[in-house]
Amino acid sequence: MKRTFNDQSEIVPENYHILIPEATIESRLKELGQQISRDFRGKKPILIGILNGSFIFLADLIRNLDIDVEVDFLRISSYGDGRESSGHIKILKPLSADINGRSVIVVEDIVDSGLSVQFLERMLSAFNPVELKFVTLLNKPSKNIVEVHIDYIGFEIEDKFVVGYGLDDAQLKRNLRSIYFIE
Ligand SMILES: O=P(O)(O)OC[C@H]1O[C@H](OP(=O)(O)OP(=O)(O)O)[C@H](O)[C@@H]1O
Ligand SMILES: Nc1nc2[nH]cnc2c(=O)[nH]1
Repeated sequence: MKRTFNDQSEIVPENYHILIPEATIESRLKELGQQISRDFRGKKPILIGILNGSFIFLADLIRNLDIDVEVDFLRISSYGDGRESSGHIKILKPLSADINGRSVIVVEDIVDSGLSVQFLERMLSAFNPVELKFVTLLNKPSKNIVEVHIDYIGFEIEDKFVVGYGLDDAQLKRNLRSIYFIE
C-alpha cells in the first residue's frame, strides 16, 4: 500500500497511479453543471444514473445544477468482475419513472467499448422521451468499437483500466475520492 499525493492523501495499492485528482474532478463538475443547467433550464429533466458505477458522479453532478431535476436509476451489467466487456448487457434493475415526453439525461461513469451507451440509446428511445442526452464522466475514445454520440464528457482518457470515484476494481475501491489507473 502507498499513500498518494492529492488533497485527501488516500491509501491505495502500489500498482495504482493517480490519473485525475479529486480537486480536478470537482472543478470539471462545476463546469458541466453550469453547461447542463443552461441547456435544460425550464425543462425539468430526469437524470438516469446507470448503476453501479455512476452513483457518486450523479450525486455530485446534481449538486452542481441550479435547475429542477428528477432522478432515477437503471442497473445494467456487462463486465461482471472482469476488465473487458462481455458484450452481453443485462438489465438488472429496470427504470421506475415514466420517461414518455420527458427530457432525459443518462448519466454514465465511463464509456469504453460504447456498447452500454448503444444499448441504452436503443432501449430508452423506445419509451419516446422528448429528448435523450448522454453525459459521462470519462470516455476512452481509442476503445470505442461502436460509434456513439455523447453530449457531455468530463474527461477523455487513454486506454487504461481506471478505478475510484464510483468505478470498481472487482467490485471494490469505488469509495476512492480520486481516479487512478492500474498498472
Ligand atoms: O462502454 P462499455 O464498454 O459498455 O463500458 C461502460 C460500462 O461499463 C461499466 O459498467 P459495469 O458493467 O462494469 O458495471 P458497474 O457500473 O456496476 O461497475 C460502466 O459503468 C459502464 O456502464
Ligand atoms: N472500473 C472500470 N470499469 C470499466 N468499465 C469499462 N471500462 C472500465 C474501466 O476502465 N474501469
